[in-house]
Amino acid sequence: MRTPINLFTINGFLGSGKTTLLKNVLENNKHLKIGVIQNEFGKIGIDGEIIKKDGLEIVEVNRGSIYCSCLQLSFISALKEMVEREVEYLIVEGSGLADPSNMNEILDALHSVMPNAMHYKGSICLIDAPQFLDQLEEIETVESQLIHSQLAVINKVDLVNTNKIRKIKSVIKEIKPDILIEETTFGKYDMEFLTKNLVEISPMHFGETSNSVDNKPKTLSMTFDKKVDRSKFKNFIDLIKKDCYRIKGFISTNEGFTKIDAVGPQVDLINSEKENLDSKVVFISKIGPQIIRPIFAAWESNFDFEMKLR
Ligand SMILES: Nc1nc2c(ncn2[C@@H]2O[C@H](COP(=O)(O)OP(=O)(O)OP(=O)(O)O)[C@@H](O)[C@H]2O)c(=O)[nH]1
Repeated sequence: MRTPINLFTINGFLGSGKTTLLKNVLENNKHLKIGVIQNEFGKIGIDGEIIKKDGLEIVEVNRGSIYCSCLQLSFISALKEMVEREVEYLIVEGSGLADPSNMNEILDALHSVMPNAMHYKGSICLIDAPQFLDQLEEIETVESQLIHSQLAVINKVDLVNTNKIRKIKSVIKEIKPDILIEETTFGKYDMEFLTKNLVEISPMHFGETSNSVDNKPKTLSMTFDKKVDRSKFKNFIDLIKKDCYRIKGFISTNEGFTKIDAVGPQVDLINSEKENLDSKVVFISKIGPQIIRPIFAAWESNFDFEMKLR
């Protein structure tokens, strides 16, 4: 009989640093056969491009949350596919808006089609140190992600002071007293967690997911085929970032191929290791479809050529 695959999930709100941590896990464990399932709300996947490397076993499940009934079958198929690819470890990166409360239901469904194929070891929840306390007030999913995790990794500690970290830790402990807590910057985290059975330390909770077709946030994808001026693109993002939970993508600019990442007020435009991809940017709207008008207005005030938004 085949040894069960060690299954971990990574959760955490949009932009908290899930892909950054995952990239480190893959780079520091090249000797292990690790498979990845990546889940994004947009039609176009961006995170897959960031971690893709020759030989990496990766399946992307996009256009919604893997915990929503609308994508559960695709999620189970992706899990089955990883069993067929014979990976030793499987890491599932949930979308930043994913509510993993029903993970037990998914494991039961998998177990009924492939008994003992996977051993669920637990969920790691990335905490965005500068944004977490506000996010917790505004968005229910942030608390669900925490309750249904066994290890909380407070990320971006370079952007906050020690008082804030202390406060974050005490709020986390109030919500989930038995959770393990670690701190990090840029997802540089001790990879020892891969050897642990986290659900033994802090047991799983069961519940219903809030992810449904009806409350799916509006996601838009923008493409264009000309080089843009990088500072003008930054102006464009500054005009619309307040209406978006998250903006991310790759763009071709006068200063080279660039990765764009906006989370709350923070906007990062950095040279990309990846090159020659098409320019594509994903927006996750805070204001539903009404975001379309401000995006076009901000674009037209900075650029004199057309882009496509769908
Ligand atoms: N200053 C700072 N920035 C960070 C840190 N970790 C990640 N970032 C940046 O935060 C942005 C979001 O990081 P990601 O790893 O893409 O976050 P994510 O949770 O995968 O995002 P989604 O998949 O959109 O939910 C990127 O620009 C990262 O470079 C950190 O510790 N400090």
